[in-house]
Formats: sequence, structure tokens, C-alpha cells
Amino acid sequence: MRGVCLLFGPPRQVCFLAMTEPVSSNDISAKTAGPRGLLIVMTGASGVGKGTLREKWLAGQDVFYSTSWTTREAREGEVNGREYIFVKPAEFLAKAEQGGFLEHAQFVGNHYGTPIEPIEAALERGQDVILEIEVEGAMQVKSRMGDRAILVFIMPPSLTELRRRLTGRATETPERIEKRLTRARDEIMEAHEFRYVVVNDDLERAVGEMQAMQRAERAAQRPESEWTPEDRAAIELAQRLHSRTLTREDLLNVVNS
Ligand SMILES: Nc1ncnc2c1ncn2[C@@H]1O[C@H](COP(=O)(O)OP(=O)(O)OP(=O)(O)O)[C@@H](O)[C@H]1O
Ligand SMILES: Nc1nc2c(ncn2[C@@H]2O[C@H](COP(=O)(O)O)[C@@H](O)[C@H]2O)c(=O)[nH]1
Repeated sequence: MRGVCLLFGPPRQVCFLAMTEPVSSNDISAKTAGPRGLLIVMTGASGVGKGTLREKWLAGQDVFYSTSWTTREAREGEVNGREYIFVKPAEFLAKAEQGGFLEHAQFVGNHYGTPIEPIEAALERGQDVILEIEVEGAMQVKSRMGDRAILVFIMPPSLTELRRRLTGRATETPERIEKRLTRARDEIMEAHEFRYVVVNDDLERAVGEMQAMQRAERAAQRPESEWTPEDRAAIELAQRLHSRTLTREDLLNVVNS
């Protein structure tokens, strides 16, 4: 059912489906009243350009970007509370134990997690909430939130280009780059699990696609009679980004190139 209403049916149906899903007592969207923001999750391999794309896409927008917790060491230039909240493993695990994360996962030897509380508050304010996380965590958001989370997989043009970007960023040792690339192969093969797939080859085009996807999702919350020509154009573009157009062969082509 995921994404079907946006693409084929009346927009109200999206809300109806969302409300008829079982809602657990700690489901963050269950507490949201009135108009609320979109929960948009960017996922994809390390080094594909999620952060670069996100900064350009969100420039000038009043959205809430979720600052993750991590147990990894801060890189040179990273500031606690800006790139991440850097914590020791014991503190991270205690928060996880208390149910303080919307999702959390281990990635190449470190823990990463999305603190749940600020997200709930932002959605209640009606702000769009943006997560930028790896694939295992994105799958957790998908199973917890269902259609209420808009999941976007950012695809590299090839594994060779992904290696070039990770190497060029110069934040990892060669050994850690190899570990990230090994994980990337598995992550790319999961791309069909997410609603949209945006290929980050040309950055400007990819930014335009993120904008169109966001506009289409906002339009889908309103009656069709209120859609502008720009909304309709965005919806048409968003349809082309839908992951149902992906084949296993497409994914293998990226992983093997
Ligand atoms: N479209 C693009 N074309 C060429 N280089 C790009 C493109 N997008 C991003 N890059 C470069 O790729 C490198 C990795 O980008 P970035 O740090 O944004 O990736 P990321 O997916 O956020 O990584 P991580 O998941 O590890 O945080 C950077 O050096 C960035 O400048
Ligand atoms: N599951 C989660 N993954 C996260 C979170 N915050 C960041 N990430 C992802 O981890 C990898 C590695 O990040 P790096 O900063 O060490 O390069 C990358 O894919 C991030 O997107 C999170 O809260 N949860």
C-alpha cells in the first residue's frame, strides 16, 4: 500500500490509511494533533552524498533536522551538538534501554541513534522533520511508522564513484573505507524497500528531485482540487522516483560497477 495513494488515489486516502493502521502507545505520530510536518528519512550508503544533498535541499527551509547520538569519535572540525551528540557507549546504551531512540543501529563498530523526543515536538509544531541515517535504522523507522514516514534512498551512480567520494572526503582510514564499502553493497540491494530512490550523480538534479518529492508529499495531504500546476508537476516527477520502477538488475549494476 506504501505510496499508492499519493500516486493513484485521492489524497485524503493517505490520511485514512495512516489512521487505520494499528497505533502503539509510544507511537510518536499518534500524539500529533492538527496539521503536522512530514517525517522524511534520507538513507543510503556512507559517502553517497546524503549530507551534501541535504544541506543544499534544505537551505532556507524552516525544517527540523534531527541531530543523532553517536559513540564514534568526533572528526576534526565536528562540534558536539551540531554534527552529532557524541556520547560514550554506556550513555548510549542506557538511552536505548529507556526507549529514548526512534531507531538506533550499529554501523562499522559504533552506535548511532535518533533521539525520539525532539522529533515528536517538531511534528507537533507542524515542522517537517528530516533524518539522515543508515539503512538498518531506516528500516526500523519504516516498520515503526509505516506510511507515515517518507523514506528516500540516495543511490550512488556506481560503487567506483562511491569509493572515490569516500576516499576524497579523507575522513576514514583505508581499512574503514573498505568496511563502509562492504556494508554499502548490502545497503544498495535494499533500495527497493524505500518509497523513493534519488540517484546522486548530478547534485543539482538530485536537489531538484528532493524538492519535488517534498512538494508532492505535501500536496498529497490536501484535496486534489487545491493542487497548483507546480504541485502536479512535482507529483509527476515524484512518480518517476518511486522505487517500484527499480529492478534487481538495476541494483546489481550499481553494486558491480
Ligand atoms: N553529486 C556529487 N558529485 C560528486 N561528489 C559528491 C556529490 N555529492 C557529494 N559528493 C562528495 O562526496 C563526499 C561524501 O559526501 P557526504 O559527506 O555528503 O556523504 P554522506 O552520505 O553524508 O556520508 P556519511 O553517510 O558517511 O555521513 C563529499 O566529499 C562530497 O563533497
Ligand atoms: N541508524 C542511524 N544511522 C545514522 C544516524 N546518524 C547518522 N547515521 C549514519 O551512520 C553512517 C555513518 O556516519 P558517519 O558520520 O560516521 O560517516 C552514515 O550512513 C550516517 O548517515 C542515526 O541516528 N541512526
